[in-house]
Amino acid sequence: MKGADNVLELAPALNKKPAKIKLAVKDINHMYLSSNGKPTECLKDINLEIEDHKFVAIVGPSGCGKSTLLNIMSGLIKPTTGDVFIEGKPINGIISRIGYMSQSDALLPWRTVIENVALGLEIRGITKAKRKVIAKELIQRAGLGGFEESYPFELSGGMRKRVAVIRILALDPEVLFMDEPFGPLDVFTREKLQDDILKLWQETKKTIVFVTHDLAEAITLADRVILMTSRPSTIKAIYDIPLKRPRSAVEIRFEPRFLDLHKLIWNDLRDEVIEPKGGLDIAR
Ligand SMILES: Nc1ncnc2c1ncn2[C@@H]1O[C@H](COP(=O)(O)OP(=O)(O)OP(=O)(O)O)[C@@H](O)[C@H]1O
Repeated sequence: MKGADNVLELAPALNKKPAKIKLAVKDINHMYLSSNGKPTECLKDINLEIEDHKFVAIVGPSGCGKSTLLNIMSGLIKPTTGDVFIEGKPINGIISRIGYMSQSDALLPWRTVIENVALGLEIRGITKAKRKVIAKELIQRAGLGGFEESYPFELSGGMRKRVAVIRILALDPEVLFMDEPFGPLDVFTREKLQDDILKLWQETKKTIVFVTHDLAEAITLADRVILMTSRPSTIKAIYDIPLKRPRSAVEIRFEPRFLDLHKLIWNDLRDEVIEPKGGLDIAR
């Protein structure tokens, strides 16, 4: 009888489908050669699997290779050795299933908001009427209604970031790579944009890989935080962030579990970010 009970207890676990691996990084090593021919060993033995629909944040000390890893994962640069796979297929170069947002918003100053948002669709050959409909809807959803005909210089920093995000979303990528997208903004604008990203993930459940130097931002947004060591950079630890969703960027920071996670990861991060000169290089 006890055996039968055990079978019943196990049944839900057995029936549960294993999570689909969206991205796999296998045996990545990366070396840069400086202009004088001196090598910089950047990434060492990186292996990583990212499940579909997960939000993953990468943190680590400045200059450890976070952007390099993101650029390799998104196909922007080829690693010295190793491979990246999307659903088991190797990524060689830039593919349309992937969206990438860099530290700068990269809006075209001579184009209006709606023209910027529609840019990728235009490159893909979508008709003018259709791109207008898609761009307008995204602009409304981003709370930018009324600014369709404005130029980037007429927008605040936060608004520009929102335009940059929806320009990528217009192409409906399966995986979104974001490299410190909110870096230079003030704390209130960052929190607002973090809420936008939380909402975006809640609505679309896209796989997101997000690089940040801000540990609190990583815990606020992610399901999983990857901690990298200083150079040559390896993966030091991976933490699950079991905070319930939907989340609020402002509220979540007062939750005791958030503070516990922050303390736990910060303790591991501290050794990596204290530079020989003694300077701290990460936002707590
Ligand atoms: N194109 C390049 N040529 C030579 N060296 C490079 C190049 N790009 C990056 N590096 C070096 O590789 C290392 C990792 O750089 P990377 O930008 O990936 O780090 P990061 O962790 O994203 O840094 P940060 O947090 O400061 O943005 C640094 O030492 C950097 O100087």
